[in-house]
Amino acid sequence: MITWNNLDTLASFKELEKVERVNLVEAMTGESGAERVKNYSVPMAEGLTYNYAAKQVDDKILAALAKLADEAQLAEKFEALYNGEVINTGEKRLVLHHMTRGQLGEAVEADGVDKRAFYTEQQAKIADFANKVHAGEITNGAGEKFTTVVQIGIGGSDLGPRAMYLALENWAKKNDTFKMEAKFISNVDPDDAAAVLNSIDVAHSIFVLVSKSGTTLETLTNESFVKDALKNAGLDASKHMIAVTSETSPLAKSDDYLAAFFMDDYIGGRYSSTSAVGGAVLSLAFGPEVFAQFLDGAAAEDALSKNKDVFKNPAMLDALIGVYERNVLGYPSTAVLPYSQALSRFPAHLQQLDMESNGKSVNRFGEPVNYPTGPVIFGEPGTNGQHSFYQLLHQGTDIVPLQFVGYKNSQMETDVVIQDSTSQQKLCANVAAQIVAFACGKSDENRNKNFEGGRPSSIIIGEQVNPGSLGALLAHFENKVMFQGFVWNVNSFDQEGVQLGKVLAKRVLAHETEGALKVFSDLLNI
Ligand SMILES: O=P(O)(O)OC[C@H]1O[C@](O)(CO)[C@@H](O)[C@@H]1O
Repeated sequence: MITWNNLDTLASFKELEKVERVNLVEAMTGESGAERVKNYSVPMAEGLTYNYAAKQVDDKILAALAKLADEAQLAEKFEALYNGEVINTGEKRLVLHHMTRGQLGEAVEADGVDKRAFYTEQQAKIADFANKVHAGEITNGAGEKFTTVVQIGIGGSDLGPRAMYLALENWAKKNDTFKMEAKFISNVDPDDAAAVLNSIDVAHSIFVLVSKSGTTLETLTNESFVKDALKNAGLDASKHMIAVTSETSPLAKSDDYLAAFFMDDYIGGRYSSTSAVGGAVLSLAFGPEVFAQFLDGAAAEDALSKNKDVFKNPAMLDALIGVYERNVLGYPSTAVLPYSQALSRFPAHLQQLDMESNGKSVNRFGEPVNYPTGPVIFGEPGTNGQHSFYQLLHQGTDIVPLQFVGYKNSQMETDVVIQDSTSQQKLCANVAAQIVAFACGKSDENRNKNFEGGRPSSIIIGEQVNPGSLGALLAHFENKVMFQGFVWNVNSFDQEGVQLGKVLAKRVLAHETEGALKVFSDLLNI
């Protein structure tokens, strides 16, 4: 039987707190460091590897973390989730995003339908639609082919799909699977929509309106903005727009769209990249086969996440080490640092995934928790970050645990040899150097030049960013966040914290303000 308990009530957590801390400088220096790099490593799916040699853990701490995983019933809770229990207690919903890419457990029926069949049916419809667009069977009003796809959406209806598109754009060009350029409009700032519209040929563009709820102010405003532009160009908006939404949303039954594809309330926005939300834009941009490879990569990583043995379950291990850093070592933030330009928006996606999921101060029963939960997440691709905020990471007063991601090969395979090394080798040399510099430091009599070291990091290493490895990487982080939510006993699948600001903004626009809100409204000329 599953029991949901707060972290600080677990005996294994109390034991974990008592285990002697690791001196990372000593552990990572010399032969012991070399051994750790060889041994503290777990295979992931699609040729990825999770290496935690430079984390502040040793065999004793890892054994204590394994006990914590058992006592917190992490594997059992994941099993309950994918078998259709109401894990999202706040909204009384199932949590089924894994089902968009495979069948991990039993068939799940909800709202009178087989959910796996529903998701695959939507995928098939999207694939058919995308193929017809590419073949010129679905065209604009003048019978001409669409050349550009523009996604209109925000939060989970933007960040994941945008990050995935950017991750695969150059790979698809190199591998001859690039079908259409994609653009994204998210911000209600009129300059966002205006700039995108100025950069495209509207007459040959197909717009994907993405909103699960169908009520998001920014998205509906941007839809009107785009419809206006289409009208001004003498075009019929309904011949240029498709919708991705839930069947219960106000958008679902509208005639304003060329086609509509569905996800449902059991897929949170930030977990929706593998649903119709990511499926529509990615299938149009790269073709349905590429999207299917991406799903297969995610499914393979999900399968690993079922493993009860934490040392064979990279997402669970990553989650537990993160909990140790947050709740025992007291580190308040985590940086995600992909050494890959393709992953330029991946940290932004992880920000929403992690912080909207686990930025909670009550448990899943609505009672306050007495321990820190989700960390602040930020990041930038390396080496750009090195020339920006790494100063603080190396010598600042806070210790920030780091999650590096690096690949042996570039996507475009166009490179140059300067001073005996390629750019790709320089990129990889930097990530290796950073891990050791952060962990081991370097003493110097000049305090200003002294590096304390002891700054923990992990790295996920892969061959190349491609559809399969990207799917695996995405699923790894989704499952990591889920496991951490289980450990903290929070509901990772609602987001009540975003509501208050929305309500107040509506009041400002209706001129129903007083006090500070009124003065700020006046200052901003609303
Ligand atoms: O897809 P929708 O319903 O427009 O929601 C967009 C985003 O808004 C949020 O609800 C937060 O405001 C996110 O969780 C979600 O990803």
